[in-house]
Amino acid sequence: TPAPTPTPAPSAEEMAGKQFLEDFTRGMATLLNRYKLASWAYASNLTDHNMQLQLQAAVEMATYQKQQWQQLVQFPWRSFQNRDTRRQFEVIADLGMATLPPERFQQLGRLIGQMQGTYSTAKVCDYHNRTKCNLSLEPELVQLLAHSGDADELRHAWVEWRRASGEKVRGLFEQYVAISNEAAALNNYTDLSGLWLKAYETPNFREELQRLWEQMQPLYQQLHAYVRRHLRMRYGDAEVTQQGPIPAHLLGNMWSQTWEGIYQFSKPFPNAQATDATPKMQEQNYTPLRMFRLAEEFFTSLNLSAMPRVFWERSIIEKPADREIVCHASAWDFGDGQDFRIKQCTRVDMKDLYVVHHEMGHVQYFLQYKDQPLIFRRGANPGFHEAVGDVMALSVSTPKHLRKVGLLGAGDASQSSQTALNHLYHTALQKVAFLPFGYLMDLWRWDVFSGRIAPSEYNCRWWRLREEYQGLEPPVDRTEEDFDPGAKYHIISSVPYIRYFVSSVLQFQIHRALCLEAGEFDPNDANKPLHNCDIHGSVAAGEKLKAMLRLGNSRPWPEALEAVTGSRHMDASGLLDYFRPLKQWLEEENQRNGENVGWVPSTRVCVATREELAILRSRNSTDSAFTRTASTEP
Ligand SMILES: C[C@H](N[C@H](C(=O)O)[C@@H]1CCCN1C(=O)[C@@H](N)CC(=O)O)C(=O)N1CCC[C@H]1C(=O)O
Ligand SMILES: [Zn+2]
Repeated sequence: TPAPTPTPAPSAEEMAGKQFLEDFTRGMATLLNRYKLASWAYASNLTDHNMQLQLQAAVEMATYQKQQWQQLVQFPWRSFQNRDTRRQFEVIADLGMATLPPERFQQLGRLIGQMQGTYSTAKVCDYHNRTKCNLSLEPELVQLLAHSGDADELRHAWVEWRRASGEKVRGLFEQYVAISNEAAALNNYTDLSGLWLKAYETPNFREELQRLWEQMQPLYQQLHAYVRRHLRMRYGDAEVTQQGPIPAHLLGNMWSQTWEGIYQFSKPFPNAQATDATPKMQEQNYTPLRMFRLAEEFFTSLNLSAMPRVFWERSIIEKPADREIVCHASAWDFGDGQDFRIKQCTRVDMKDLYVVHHEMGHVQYFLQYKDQPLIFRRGANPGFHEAVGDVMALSVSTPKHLRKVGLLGAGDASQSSQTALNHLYHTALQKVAFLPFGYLMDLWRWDVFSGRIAPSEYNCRWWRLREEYQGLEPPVDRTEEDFDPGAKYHIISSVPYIRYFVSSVLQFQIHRALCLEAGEFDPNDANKPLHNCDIHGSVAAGEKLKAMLRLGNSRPWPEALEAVTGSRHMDASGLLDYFRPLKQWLEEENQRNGENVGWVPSTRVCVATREELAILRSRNSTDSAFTRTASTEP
């Protein structure tokens, strides 16, 4: 047999390139750790002083990256033999915001810091007691949206939150877009959307996403029709029309992005068991710490890593009483391979038990790839990072598992099929309701970055997308003096969002593969449906997942997906298989009730100014023909 052709010895340039990567990584590790610590200090104590220190650390790191970049571009890295060396160069080739001149970079950092500060400290007055004006988003407004049940109070909270957050940052956001696009151009992208999509390394990625959405849209529309009927029954025809979009303030969530808040009064079988762990959690005096320990135990039962001691010492898992912090939950990797934390203003309910698993999924990924070169310590693509915790939560949320951990009663075996449908519906309110929101967030932003959506139409184009994809309408008319996208954390923090849509698809593919591995799901055994699968304790499933997590983004994501599922493609079949029994039930139920699936155009209007709106309303209030039929065109 012929001797294997030896790979040619790496050239002197490639050796120098490898050395450059080691030097760059060593320098970055120190500056990254310092930047993360300063960012944590600001996010966990929102003072101008701390924002200044964070900015300083960010500029130091960016200056170093920019200076190293001059050397980087000298290397002919595309022709290097070693695949890891070549890929590391490829990953850092576009430096992102660090290519900006330092003062522009600093300006960008300050804009984002200010928008985060406004968002995180915004306060709203109580609907019933207008002198009480200290309601924060978390926990007050989040709890109100989920539990109020009073349409007027909900409308008040919805409108006032947007006045106190989004409206205040419209100008800052416009400046943020301009500077971010400058940075994209310095990386040879036409606008920021190109830089953001590079992380997916997928040609025609946007077409792929549209195809996935179209596969899942029928399921969403069935859920939408069913929910609209139950909201109409609860709030009346004046609030919820028969065939129109659903008013956004009634869905139990400030952004209408997940609808688990309306589960109790809309579940398919009211007399069967509700699959909500909240009552038992509160009955048993659960604490945030116990929620975190419960999540950690799920990971260790799969032979994945426990949280390190420093995690328990330095995480913030309850809202402090003595200072303003960024309450929006987040997971942190401090870049030194040892320091990992979560910051979460945890509430004791099932919704936050899901968030605990979501955040701990990020930390598990950090732990599994911590021995990769620094440049590879990322998700296979950002969607993978968002999927890890959610895959665990799919098992935790099953009635079977909740009973196992004492968070659900035994239930009546004769009602098991109704309970199963109640559980499927509960999961759909979180996972299916989310799909159009997870998709449209960056549909709007990509068009803003490209200029297809001009600042003068930011808000009315947002509401066109909200109507087209989610079948929602605002509870009151809107104008371009409002800036509703700015009322959502990721928009003002410059965090891309399509990762959550990608995760919604991937997590069901991964869940299905792990359930097969754990012997918890068998497509040919009606007694082992996918929605009843709980992989808890399956070391075999854990090993499969670990093999993927340890890769970080050292290999193209189709290879990471293949390691777990055997497939190299994202596809909606995992999600559609999971919800098949529910879709069938919803179709029959909507048919039985004569519900129209889909929606007619909204009668809410979106115009340029509040003055124009007042004129429109006054003119039309005399013209009785004007019910709510004005077009939504600006
Ligand atoms: C509650 C959750 N917070 C994010 C997350 O955990 O993704 C935070 C804020 C933005 C990024 N982030 C991180 O923690 C990153 N450091 C993770 C990483 O390392 O990539 C969140 O925003 N979610 C959960 C589901 C939908 C979405 C929402 O609530 O709209
Ligand atoms: Zn996440």
